[in-house]
Amino acid sequence: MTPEPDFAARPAFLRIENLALDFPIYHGGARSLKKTMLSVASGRLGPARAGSASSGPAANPAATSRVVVQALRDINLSLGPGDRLGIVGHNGAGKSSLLRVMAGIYEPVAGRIHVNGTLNALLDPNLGMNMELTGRENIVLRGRYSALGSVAMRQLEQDVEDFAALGAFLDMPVRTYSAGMVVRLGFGMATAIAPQVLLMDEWFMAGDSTFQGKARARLESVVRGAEILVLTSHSIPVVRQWCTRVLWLEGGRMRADGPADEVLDQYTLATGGKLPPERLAAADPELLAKLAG
Ligand SMILES: Nc1ncnc2c1ncn2[C@@H]1O[C@H](COP(=O)(O)OP(=O)(O)OP(=O)(O)O)[C@@H](O)[C@H]1O
Repeated sequence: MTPEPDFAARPAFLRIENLALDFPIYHGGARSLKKTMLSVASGRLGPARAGSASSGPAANPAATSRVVVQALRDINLSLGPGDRLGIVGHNGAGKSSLLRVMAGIYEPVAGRIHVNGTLNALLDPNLGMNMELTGRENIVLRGRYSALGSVAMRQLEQDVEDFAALGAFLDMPVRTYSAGMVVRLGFGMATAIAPQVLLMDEWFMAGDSTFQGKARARLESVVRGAEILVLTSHSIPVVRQWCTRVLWLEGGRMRADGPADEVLDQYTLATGGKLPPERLAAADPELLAKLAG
């Protein structure tokens, strides 16, 4: 991996104030049926306000209707060095949207987001990969994007080459790779540069089992090196293992934000799950009684 920069002089932070995010949807749009149905069910799908700031791109003249999904509302967060935040919630709660707002991929319609420090978003190993270029050219492109000098660039190239183990394919266009090879290259590149603020989607951990073993050590090293981690996941054990603090989203709003064990216990019980024995012993009796009643 490339040498880690000296972060001490510039501690990282991530602050979000009163953030809101909308998705305008045009008739015949390409979003998935699953997400549309979830939005309708959660009451977050409504008619667009004419001329509103959230109206997005110019209306399609062929469209007969337009609605806005209120994906996130009233999000307030302040993260500093040492914070390891897990974001949990049901399908459509807003987890991925919040992660993408933090990464600067989605623009909020209200509120502010301040990030101090270098940021890397591990959302999709193929993100930003040019399929027409060779693996090696993609690595160089990534290094240039991160403004690496020539020594660091060579280290990056060697590091990804060793990790991805693509052999002669490294100098072939990525479009000729198998799906697994693309993931190896994408993962190798995305985890080669250690950021101060690391945003990670659980999908990023997916992969075949041989790859997962090798990738895990590498991922753990990047996570350990980050000052701030934000992880979205459906897996409570994964969040318990990696996170010290948890934000529970419901219908695009913050339902709870606090120490990981406490919020995960509340989330598990409220969603009909069972606590592991060690947590059952530690759980708040009042909360248990309330939920049992
Ligand atoms: N590209 C999009 N266009 C329109 N609406 C969207 C889009 N992406 C997400 N949404 C809507 O925003 C809301 C939040 O979705 P998001 O994907 O952030 O939820 P999530 O908690 O990550 O869900 P999941 O666990 O199913 O991945 C949902 O109502 C969803 O329908």
